Amino acid sequence: MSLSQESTKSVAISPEEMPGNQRPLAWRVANNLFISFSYAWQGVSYAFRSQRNFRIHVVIGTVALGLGIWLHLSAVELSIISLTCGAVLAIELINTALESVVDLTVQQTYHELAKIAKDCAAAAVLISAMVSVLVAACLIVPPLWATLST
Ligand SMILES: Nc1ncnc2c1ncn2[C@@H]1O[C@H](COP(=O)(O)OP(=O)(O)OP(=O)(O)O)[C@@H](O)[C@H]1O
Repeated sequence: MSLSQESTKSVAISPEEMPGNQRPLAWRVANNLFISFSYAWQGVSYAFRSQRNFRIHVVIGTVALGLGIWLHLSAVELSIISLTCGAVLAIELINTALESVVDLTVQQTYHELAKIAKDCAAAAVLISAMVSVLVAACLIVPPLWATLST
C-alpha cells in the first residue's frame, strides 16, 4: 500500500517565490526548527495512518518497552530495546519514503529497477524486525519466563 491514498498532486512554484531558498530544486525549505519538526511529525502521522506494518511495529515496540520496565531490566538493556525499536520504526519510515519516490518516478508502470528498490527496502525492514525478535528473545523472554513461573 505504498501509493498515498491522500492527495498525490504536485504543485509547481518558481524559485522567485521562495525567498532565501538555498536549494533551488526544492519546492519548500523549512526555515526554522519548529517547522522541520512539524514536517517530520507529518511523516510519522502519514506512516501510522497508511502503513499497517508501521502500526504493528509501534504496538510491539510499546509492549516490549513496557515489559522491559515492568521486569526492571537494567538501563543498558532498556537502551538496547529502545534502540532496536527505534531502528525498526526508522527503517519502516525510510521504506515508506522510498516506495513513494519509486511510485512518483515510475507511476503505474512495471520496472525491474523499481522492483529491486522496493524489494530491498522491504528486506531491510524484514531484517530489522528479525533482529528485534532476537533482542526480545535474549533480553525479555528469560526474565518474563522467570517472573511468570514463580
Ligand atoms: N513499479 C513496480 N515495478 C515492479 N515491481 C513493483 C512495482 N511496484 C511494486 N512492485 C513489486 O510489488 C511489491 C509490493 O509493492 P508495494 O508498493 O505494494 O509495496 P508494499 O506491499 O506496500 O510494501 P510494504 O508492505 O513494505 O509497504 C514490491 O516489493 C515489488 O516487488
